[in-house]
Amino acid sequence: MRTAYTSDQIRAAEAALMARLPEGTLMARAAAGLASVCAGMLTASAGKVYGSRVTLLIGSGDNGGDALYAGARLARRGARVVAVLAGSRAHPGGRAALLGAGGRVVAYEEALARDLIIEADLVVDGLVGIGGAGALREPYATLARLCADAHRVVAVDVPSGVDASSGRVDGPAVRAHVTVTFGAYKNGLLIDPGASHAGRVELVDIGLGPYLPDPDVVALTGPDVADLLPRPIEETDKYRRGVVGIVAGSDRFTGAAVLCVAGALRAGVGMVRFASTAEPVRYVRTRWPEAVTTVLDGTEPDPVGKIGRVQAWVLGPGMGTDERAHALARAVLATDEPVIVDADGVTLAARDPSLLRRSAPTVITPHAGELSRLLGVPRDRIEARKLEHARRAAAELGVTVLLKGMTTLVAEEDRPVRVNTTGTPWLATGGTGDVLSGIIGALLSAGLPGYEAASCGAYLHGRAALLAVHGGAEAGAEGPIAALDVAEALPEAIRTL
Ligand SMILES: NC(=O)C1=CN([C@@H]2O[C@H](COP(=O)(O)OP(=O)(O)OC[C@H]3O[C@@H](n4cnc5c(N)ncnc54)[C@H](O)[C@@H]3O)[C@@H](O)[C@H]2O)[C@@H](O)CC1
Ligand SMILES: [K+]
Repeated sequence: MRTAYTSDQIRAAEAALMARLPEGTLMARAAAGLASVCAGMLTASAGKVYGSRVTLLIGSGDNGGDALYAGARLARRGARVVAVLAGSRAHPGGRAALLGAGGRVVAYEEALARDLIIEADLVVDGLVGIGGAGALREPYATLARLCADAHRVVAVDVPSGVDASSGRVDGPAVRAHVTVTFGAYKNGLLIDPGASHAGRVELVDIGLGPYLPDPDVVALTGPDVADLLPRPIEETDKYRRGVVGIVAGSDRFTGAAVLCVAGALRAGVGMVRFASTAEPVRYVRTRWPEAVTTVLDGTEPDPVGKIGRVQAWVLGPGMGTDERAHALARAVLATDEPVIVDADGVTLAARDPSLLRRSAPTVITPHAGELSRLLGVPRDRIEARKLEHARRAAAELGVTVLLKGMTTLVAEEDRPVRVNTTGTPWLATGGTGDVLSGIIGALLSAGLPGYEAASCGAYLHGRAALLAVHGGAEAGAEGPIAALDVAEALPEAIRTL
């Protein structure tokens, strides 16, 4: 499991560790780790450190200090190092170390900075780290923009302009090829848009481990998901593996039903009971003979009873938002089984908040627009502060929230937010959400709690998509995918966890 923290948590841990060490020890450790990654990159791109050109962008805080000390190490190995000072002040010890090692220091001037950035084999972003607050001020903002023309950029601790605690980016921010982060991951390195500015993240151990509190954000890895996933044992029968009831589709939206069932079946459910109006039932029966189907015409006094016993429900994809759908949603949410509420189900819940007041576990899977309707908060506010709003929705609604987006977040009260690290932009295609809700329904029916089902479901969904994009391989050339390809790649995604 990859754990991440807010700036305040990191600062508190650093203070506790620093109190036990001679002054400057942590910065020396940080700079040594940074210099070693930089040297590796220079060797890879320029062939050697000696004679290579390194430009340091230096802010007035300790982030700049790290970069200056690392620059001094590179200068001692023969690199031609120039530091551009963005502020009137620069870390005095770091500055002296760089000058002592034969590096140069220049004051910011735009044309000069541009040349130094473009000509460098490596640009080191030491503008701001966890001390950054709000949008970058000038000339930091201009320097961050100029980095777009650099050959290679290494960000120190956090790409400047990215909020370390949330991943927010207000205005220009450095886009790094590699981020060298110290002591522990910061939330902003895992959550977009920050995550996509960070490039590859290299963690340098500075001894912070024992002083870190419970993480604020975590990311599951393949082995974590492998451990959490229920696997059938010899005595398992289909009922014990989990029966999921899928209430999805309508005469207008038959595809959502087929895709949702696909997700559940390929994620390894024991059995699917599918219920809908006549058309989607016909499509599901044709495509998935494995599913047991029930036609609901909307006149049943007890639709849930007619469907039969299940261990969990998927409610919503393509079901519509009319009176009939509302009554059906009410009936499913009145049961004592876990329910994952998706798509039209979320829209119904936004209109009638009483639907989500239930004691059994509930997972909702909104995107920012749907969450905006649920919380009554503008969509752009949610998109700018996803972490905060996913948490708030979980607390206010008393449910597990899977907030979809460039990075998918799973929030539940009193738990660290789980951020999903799998996936590909190719997933932004119609119907993939229906597959995801089927997967989560399958995992819920197998007995996983909502928090685990949602986060493992998102992981598998993203991993399956990646495999599909690469034609079944882990990496390589990419090609487009359709939602059903994602479902079909699930068994391989699980096999190769
Ligand atoms: N505290 C520690 O024990 C360690 C800290 N280290 C480094 O120290 C960094 C934190 O250092 P600081 O607390 O000095 O903070 P930073 O260096 O991250 O940033 C603070 C400086 O940036 C300026 N600043 C803040 N927001 C700005 C904005 N939006 N636009 C322009 N300027 C802005 C501030 O005025 C201040 O001068 C870490 O990210 C890490 O790189 C490492 O050396 C490891 C050990
Ligand atoms: K930085």
